[in-house]
Amino acid sequence: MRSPTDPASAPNTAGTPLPSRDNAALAALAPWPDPQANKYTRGKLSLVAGAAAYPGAACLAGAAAERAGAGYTEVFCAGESLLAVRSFRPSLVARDWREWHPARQEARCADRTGACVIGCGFDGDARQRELVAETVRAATGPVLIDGGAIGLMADKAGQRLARERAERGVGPLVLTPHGGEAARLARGAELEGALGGPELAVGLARAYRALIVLKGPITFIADAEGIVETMGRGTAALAKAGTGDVLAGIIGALLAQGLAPRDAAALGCALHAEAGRAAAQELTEICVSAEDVIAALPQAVRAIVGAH
Ligand SMILES: NC(=O)C1=CN([C@@H]2O[C@H](COP(=O)(O)OP(=O)(O)OC[C@H]3O[C@@H](n4cnc5c(N)ncnc54)[C@H](OP(=O)(O)O)[C@@H]3O)[C@@H](O)[C@H]2O)[C@@H](O)CC1
Ligand SMILES: Nc1ncnc2c1ncn2[C@@H]1O[C@H](COP(=O)(O)OP(=O)(O)O)[C@@H](O)[C@H]1O
Repeated sequence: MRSPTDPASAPNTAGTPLPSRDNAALAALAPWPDPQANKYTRGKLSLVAGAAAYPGAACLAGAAAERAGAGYTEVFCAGESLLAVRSFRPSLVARDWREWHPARQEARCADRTGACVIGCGFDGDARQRELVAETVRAATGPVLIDGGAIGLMADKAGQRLARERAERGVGPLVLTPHGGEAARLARGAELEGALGGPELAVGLARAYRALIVLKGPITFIADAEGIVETMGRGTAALAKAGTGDVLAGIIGALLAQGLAPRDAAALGCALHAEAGRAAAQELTEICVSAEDVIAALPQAVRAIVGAH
């Protein structure tokens, strides 16, 4: 795993946000492929997503992950969603989520980088609860929890699962809540007080022992040490259904390519915001949809990371 590029020299225990990283700092993180790369060495993303009611979330996260550089993106989804995922993007390897066995998966790929994103398009049934618990327990690589899986972690049992994982010292956990999901996580952990953005992000990071990406017009990235980074370069064009699934796919792909969690979150949020702005420039803030954000990712890569 790459070492974290930390703009702070000391932990910021008060949770006061640090300035956003500039393009030069972000460009240094870019996962350009090695000339000898193959699809497996470039990072395998296992995306567990897409209940029968929400195949679109799996499609969006999977397509975004491919655009963000993952070498092999496998989508484990409900049987009813398989056709939608395959038809949306044939390069995605779509499997029934009954085939998702995180412990076996990790053992097969011990010498490769990889990551798991779980929850885009979950709607919270008992099977999905089991998938989340099994993944948090057994996956040894980085795990990003998004969408409906966040609600499944938002109670004492979920908090215990997350903390036990942190104590075992296996792969890191990243949670990417929007405001509503963050409120659920706070209630689940019985966090008290009407906390504002950065304080809430740090409170959740400590309660769940995870990196928190608290999304909104300004996004706060916080860890349990109390270090907070901000991302405010987005646009209201991003306030459309599915753009959070796109962000989960991007950050998941960067984790799968070996970036440390805070670096993956900082670069991922910057690329997402920049892609939103590029799409809005072409299509207006009114017309942009989540698919357009994915399509604009190459422009965002050029603007932030430059050519290789
Ligand atoms: N194409 C697809 O397949 C798509 C599938 N998707 C998938 O759908 C699943 C459900 O996800 P979801 O976000 O739509 O609903 P949910 O988690 O129930 O929360 C909504 C409630 O929270 C509140 N709220 C407060 N602050 C908020 C904020 N800043 N941003 C948003 N909400 C905020 C607000 O409550 P209110 O303030 O109205 O009381 C609101 O009613 C999930 O798995 C996701 O991946 C979507 O990604 C869309 C595209
Ligand atoms: N007004 C805004 N300005 C900038 N970014 C925004 C704004 N509204 C939403 N976003 C961004 O769009 C994304 C929305 O995520 P989320 O609410 O999880 O969407 P969904 O669940 O529909 O996929 C987040 O990355 C958030 O930061």
